[in-house]
Amino acid sequence: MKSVDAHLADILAAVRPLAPLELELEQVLGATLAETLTSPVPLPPFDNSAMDGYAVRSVDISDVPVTLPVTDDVPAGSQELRAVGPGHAVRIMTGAPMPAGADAVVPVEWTDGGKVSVRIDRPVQAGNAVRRAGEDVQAGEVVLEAGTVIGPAQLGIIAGVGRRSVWARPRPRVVVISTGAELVEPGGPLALGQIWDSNSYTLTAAVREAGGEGFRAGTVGDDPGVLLEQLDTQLVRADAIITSGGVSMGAYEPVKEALSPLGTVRFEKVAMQPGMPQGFGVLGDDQVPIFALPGNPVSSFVSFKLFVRPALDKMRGFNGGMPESVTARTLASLRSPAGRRSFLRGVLAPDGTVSPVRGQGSHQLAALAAANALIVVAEDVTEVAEGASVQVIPL
Ligand SMILES: Nc1nc2c(c(=O)[nH]1)N[C@H]1C(S)=C(S)[C@@H](COP(=O)(O)OP(=O)(O)OC[C@H]3O[C@@H](n4cnc5c(N)ncnc54)[C@H](O)[C@@H]3O)O[C@H]1N2
Ligand code: MOO
Repeated sequence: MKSVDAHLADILAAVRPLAPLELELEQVLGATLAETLTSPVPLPPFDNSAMDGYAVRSVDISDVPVTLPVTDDVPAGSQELRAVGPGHAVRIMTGAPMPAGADAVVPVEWTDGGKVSVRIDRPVQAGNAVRRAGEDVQAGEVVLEAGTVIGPAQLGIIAGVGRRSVWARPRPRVVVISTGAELVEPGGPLALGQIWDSNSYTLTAAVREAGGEGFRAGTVGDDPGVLLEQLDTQLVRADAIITSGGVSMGAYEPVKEALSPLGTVRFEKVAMQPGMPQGFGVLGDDQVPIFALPGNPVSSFVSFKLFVRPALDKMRGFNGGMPESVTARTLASLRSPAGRRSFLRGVLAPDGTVSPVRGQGSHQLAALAAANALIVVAEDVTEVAEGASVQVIPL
């Protein structure tokens, strides 16, 4: 059987980072920045008030209370500024440019709020409540490095330095197709022998969580021809495709039957539990990677974590590798088949202990949903004693 590491290495060798595109602000959330972003201007671009109040010369209010004539009103966005003369005050709003002459702002709460003249009750130091031009960013300064994942705050600084678009690797578009004649859309009635399709929902959500754009293409039955048609339709919008089911040894294995003759997708047994039957390859002129995952719900989920997620990381411009693991102490003894790496479902506690959940079958979706970690047991280990140290992949 092929090792887990060899299978991952084959996948990573076949997958390329997506080419950067010029993405508009509306499209760039979750993308990976592919340029070094600098600010063309200082931010803030001009000295401005941090508070609603009065711009003054601080020397004029060293003895309080003092009443000063109010000579102007400066809302944010104001472009016509008159200087503040000695012994005068200007009413100013948060974000409005500081008028020449003034060196401090007195918050309105420390005054009588007058419009024609103002009584100021507390003195302030020069610079009080003034935000200086360039104190956030100098003109020409780097605000985001290439390789940064663009979240809401990063999107904010892109817009904040005046850019409409940036060069970025887009989120990989991943189409998810589940196969199986027994599958019924959740919400519909079940006849004998049928189950509700859960894998396509889990896998599409896992794609999104991994920074991709997941598209659920729905289910196809057991007909390889129908699957090929569906793949043909979906390939145009896919950077990768995931199928679930139809890859083991049964009489109706549509994924294996449809893809094996193409010669670009290999079906292999990987030395792991769950997730032994795996298909991987590329499709079409654009060599779109396809992950043919096993149908058992826990198997497809674990396969996603081990193989698809690292591939998506690489497509986004990062080093794709095995998921990070931590060391924990198992509160129960563990069993694992010889020659296969096990990924047992467990609950990792804040005190560094881990307990396997009850129900370790590959079909036991509820047990998976109760877990927050995968306990890894190496290929050459068949039993782990209670209290032993184990490696755990947090979910
Ligand atoms: N004779 C053998 N039988 C099996 C082997 C084997 O080596 N020899 N391998 C077993 C292992 S391990 C796995 S894993 C499964 C993989 O089977 P397939 O990938 O062909 O998947 P299916 O047969 O279509 O389904 C398996 C199981 O999962 C349920 N399923 C499928 N799709 C969904 C879905 N979208 N949502 C929820 N549940 C789904 C399906 O009903 C089956 O119960 O093969 C073993 N057999
Ligand atoms: O290897 Mo299968 O994925 O256990 O049920």
